[in-house]
Amino acid sequence: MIKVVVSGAAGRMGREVLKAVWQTEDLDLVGAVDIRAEGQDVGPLWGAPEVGVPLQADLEAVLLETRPDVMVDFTSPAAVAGNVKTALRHRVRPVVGTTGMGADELEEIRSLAADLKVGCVIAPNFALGAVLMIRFAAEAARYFPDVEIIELHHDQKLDAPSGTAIKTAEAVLAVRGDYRQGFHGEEEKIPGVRGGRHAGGIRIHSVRLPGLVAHQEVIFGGLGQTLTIRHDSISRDSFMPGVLLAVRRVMHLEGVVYGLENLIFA
Ligand SMILES: NC(=O)C1=CN([C@@H]2O[C@H](COP(=O)(O)OP(=O)(O)OC[C@H]3O[C@@H](n4cnc5c(N)ncnc54)[C@H](OP(=O)(O)O)[C@@H]3O)[C@@H](O)[C@H]2O)C=CC1
Ligand SMILES: O=C(O)C1=N[C@H](C(=O)O)C[C@H](O)C1
Repeated sequence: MIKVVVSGAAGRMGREVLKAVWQTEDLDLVGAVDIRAEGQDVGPLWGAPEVGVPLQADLEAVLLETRPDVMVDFTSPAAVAGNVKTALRHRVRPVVGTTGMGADELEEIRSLAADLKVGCVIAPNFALGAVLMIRFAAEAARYFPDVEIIELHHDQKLDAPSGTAIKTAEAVLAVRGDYRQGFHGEEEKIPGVRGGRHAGGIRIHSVRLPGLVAHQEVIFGGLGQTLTIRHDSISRDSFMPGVLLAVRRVMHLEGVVYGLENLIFA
């Protein structure tokens, strides 16, 4: 059995992860951490009766008490790096879905995990369809270097652009290199109307609305044609097979794997 602690357990993703871990035979839900609603049993969070696992606020105390193999983190951009470093120092393997981490924080975590020889998976998107969307976008960029990204999410999302959009831009840039896109004499009559520019010049547009879950269009333009690659997560259980895959695979890793594609396609 793989012993799992869920961090951010009371959140939208945390509740799905609790349920998925609880329902999976080879995984043992041993702890749940969240700064919300300390003390309550986690079962009612996903509509189950009491399961005997309380929500606790102090991650380090939970790690010391439960000695898990893996910590799954879906918290916030402000909390994630600290949580991951705490887990690594306790030799607990992080599986991280939280987005919005800075590049310097990611580098620090890479070197800490490598030094300690502890496995860690960080994936901006755990949905198989999203991983394929990014792969197909990289393939399309070989023939259509002109591209813009529109990502659409629920209106409670803290970070913009999404981690998925950044990962998509990075994948396209790795293919098209320093290609310069578009007409550079344009004027924005409303500031920001042309979206944000990722390094390398790819424009990303972030839409936030109630009713949305997680969606993205990658639109390529060429001579007399466009190509659109779109992915929709219409519910959060879309992320669970990827999370469970990462929990099992991280047990056999040393250091950081960044991106689910490295577990699926490698
Ligand atoms: N990689 C992927 O496939 C996916 C990634 N995500 C990412 O996951 C993250 C969480 O998303 P979502 O579940 O919607 O967000 P929520 O705000 O619903 O959940 C986050 C939870 O973490 C809690 N929290 C905040 N800080 C801490 C901390 N230091 N320790 C423990 N708990 C903490 C929050 O409490 P409070 O509200 O009181 O702050 C909240 O209950 C986001 O970064 C999102 O982008 C989401 C979906 C898929
Ligand atoms: O906040 C979300 O909901 C999501 N966040 C991730 C991101 O920023 O890419 C993954 C998915 O898009 C859902």
